[in-house]
Amino acid sequence: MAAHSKLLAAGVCLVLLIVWRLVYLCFFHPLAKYPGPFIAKFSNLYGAYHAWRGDAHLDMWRTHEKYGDFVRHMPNTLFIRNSEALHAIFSIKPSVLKSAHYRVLETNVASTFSLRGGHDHLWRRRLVSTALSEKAQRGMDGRIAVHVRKFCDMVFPKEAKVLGKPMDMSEWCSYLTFDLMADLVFSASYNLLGNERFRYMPHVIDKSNVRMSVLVYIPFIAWFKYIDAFVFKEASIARNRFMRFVIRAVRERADRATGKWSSQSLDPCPPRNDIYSTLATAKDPDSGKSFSSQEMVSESITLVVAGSDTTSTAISSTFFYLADTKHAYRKVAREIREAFKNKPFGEGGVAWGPELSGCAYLRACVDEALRMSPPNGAALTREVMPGGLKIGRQYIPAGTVVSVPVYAIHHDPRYFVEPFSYYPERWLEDDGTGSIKRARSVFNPFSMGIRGCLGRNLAYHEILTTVATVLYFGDFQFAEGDLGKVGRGSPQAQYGRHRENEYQLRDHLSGQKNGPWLRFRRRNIVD
Ligand code: HEM
Repeated sequence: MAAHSKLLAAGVCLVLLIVWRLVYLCFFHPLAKYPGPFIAKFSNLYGAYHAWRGDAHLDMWRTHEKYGDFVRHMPNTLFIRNSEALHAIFSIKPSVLKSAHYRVLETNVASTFSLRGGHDHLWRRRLVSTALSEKAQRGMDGRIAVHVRKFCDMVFPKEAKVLGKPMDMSEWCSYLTFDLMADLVFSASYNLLGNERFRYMPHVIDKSNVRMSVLVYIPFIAWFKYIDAFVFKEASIARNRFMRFVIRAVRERADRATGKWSSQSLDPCPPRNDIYSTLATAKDPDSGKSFSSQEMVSESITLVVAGSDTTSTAISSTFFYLADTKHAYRKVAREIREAFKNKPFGEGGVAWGPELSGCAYLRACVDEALRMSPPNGAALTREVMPGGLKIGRQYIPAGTVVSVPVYAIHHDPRYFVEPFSYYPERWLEDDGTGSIKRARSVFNPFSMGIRGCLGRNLAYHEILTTVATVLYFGDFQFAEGDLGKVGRGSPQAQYGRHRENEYQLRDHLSGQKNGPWLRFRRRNIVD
């Protein structure tokens, strides 16, 4: 056979193979019977495109609105929007593992967050949960209060009753939570609130996450270094910058523990009791395992990233919704000021205690913000293990990737009346039909089960302390004009971003944000 005939034959074979693959995916694949966007039957590029645009959470909501509870969202991925699926997939004894997508999130060594499951994950999770337990939390509350007071000093004008200049909460809340996590994890004081030197850190995390969120769908881009560097130039630079910073921070923390000092340190302050010290000395009682120095790096990175970004989004969004919802603002401010009447607020540095944890309306305001604009609003994907998974009458075969998109289920009218209205009362006043129970059954901003968030308590302490401290010391309102609209939806924006009362996030692994721009006014406190 002549060379060109061989080439032609090879070409025909290739075309036939591709056609067969497309026919298989469309008609014979186990997920072929489920509806979904046409292009998503054939390629992960559909998901990658929305990850890159930062609207994956909205796209998932839109597709569930269009196709119903079961949506094929990628060739081998099924998203399901109901309570039964949520509890079947995200349970304590799951029939699933984290999907292979999570491998992309590994640095050199796996962490509690990135491991797919099994014993390796369990012993790590036990160690990390000791460092973040209620008991450990008590040692952190005073430190949280100190950072929050500093945040207040930055956003409030010095004199009472003077309206301050507009402040971008997406920036200031990120400085606050980064300072907090650096202190709680490494005892480090990078002082983003106080000076500009390290203020690039939240931005490099955001930029790097744009790339990672796309790689989760099409990991092979990372194999082609030149394409990766070309497509994600800024994100790759940001990631390298972030990695250099954190690796150096962890190394310096380890040095400081052994008494080594350097005037060139990122932060030359002495180590205290911190999450690092608990993790470095912890040993799993069952397996006898402890973290190696490499693992300490990857766990520390996870904690700083998982803990700062998400919490700052939750605080910014609570500020947004309160500034936007007058009745909720008045009610929560009254509750906090009453609770701390005659009790000098935060005297001795600690705001946390029975007064604050008793502020039920404040908690409802925070939960409602977490429902409306969940910091992780897209899909936390899981792979079904051998044996399959039963959801209702549907049998999902092993190997299928499944999830329940968080934003989509948080806006499902079967569980939340008027799901696009910010209404904190829904968490406190049952409408006589079991509405609170229904809402609780699908509320999952921290996910749930064996892979649920380990920093949930810490996050609530940070958010509640911040909002309460701010409202105790003064008031806030949106900036005037266009600045006051930053972060809002707009009727001209794409469908899903058209609601003006909704705080808009760009979902790149976790939610990225702009605004709200707020002006603060210190009040005259007469207890
Ligand atoms: C509002 C703030 C927070 C939100 C909304 C949040 C949300 C989540 C979610 C949804 C997951 C599951 C991720 C997945 O399955 O892919 C998760 C896991 C995790 N979170 Fe958080 N998180 C927050 C704050 C924190 C904080 C403050 C820390 C620690 C300091 C933390 C540490 C972790 C860790 C270690 C995991 C992995 C658990 C495991 O896989 O076993 N998070 N978080």
